[in-house]
Amino acid sequence: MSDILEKILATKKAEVEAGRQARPLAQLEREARAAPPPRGFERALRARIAAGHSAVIAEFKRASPSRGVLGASLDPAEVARSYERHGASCLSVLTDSIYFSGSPADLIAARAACALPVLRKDFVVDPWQVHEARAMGADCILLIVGAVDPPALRELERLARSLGMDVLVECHDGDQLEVALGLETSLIGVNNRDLRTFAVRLETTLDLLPRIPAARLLVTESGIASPEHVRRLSEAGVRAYLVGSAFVETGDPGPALSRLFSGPKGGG
Ligand SMILES: O=C(O)c1ccccc1NCC(=O)[C@H](O)[C@H](O)COP(=O)(O)O
Repeated sequence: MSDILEKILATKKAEVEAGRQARPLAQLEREARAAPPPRGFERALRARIAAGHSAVIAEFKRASPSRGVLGASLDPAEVARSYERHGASCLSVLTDSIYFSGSPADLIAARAACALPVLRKDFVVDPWQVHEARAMGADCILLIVGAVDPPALRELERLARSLGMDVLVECHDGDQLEVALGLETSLIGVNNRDLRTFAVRLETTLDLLPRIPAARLLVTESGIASPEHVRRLSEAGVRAYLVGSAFVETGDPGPALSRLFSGPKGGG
């Protein structure tokens, strides 16, 4: 079995060591203080849901380990504006370069082009990356339970919140969900994709949904590609969605968002 997650995490640790040399923490802290204030990621999701709609976190994703090239020449600013026009509540931007062909520059350009809060989608394993996320203007970071042990997750979460960012904690099974619920954040991501095998099952969300307390907000992630998928998840009570490939692979991501979420609880 190919274990891409292990490979990605090893790459991240090396990148952090190199990053620390190039941009010491004191410099990053200064940059983070000068960054535009956080926009309220969770607040935007909850406002859309309170208005009776699904909340969509629309992802800017040029490529991925499971799908290869999806939209290498997409312009992050244009896509961000289009997502905003077509009803996205928030953006997610991949900032990993080696495996996803993304970059911090993509996040900076996307955020500057719209008023939506932005998730830094990356593999955060070290406090240095949390400061880096805020320095590039991120409003929320992703923490993956399968990537970091629980004490380190708590430390990374505390740091992110102290910098004013929200945290989306991602799990993939019942044991990981217990760890996720041990954090303070309300935003519980359930990734339908097994990051070790790439298998995608929407049942991952449907199985874990009843175990998530009402005060928390489940965000279903990955593999949502048809109105039928949205209908199944919505009927089960899912209100927040993170979608990337199904939008960017069309070459015109904003209208693809409208088409996917055009049902009664659609995001638009
Ligand atoms: O997308 C991948 O192939 C992938 C492989 C290994 C680790 C993470 C990966 N994706 C990150 C994500 O969680 C997705 O980009 C996100 O949930 C959107 O998924 P999709 O709508 O299926 O593009």
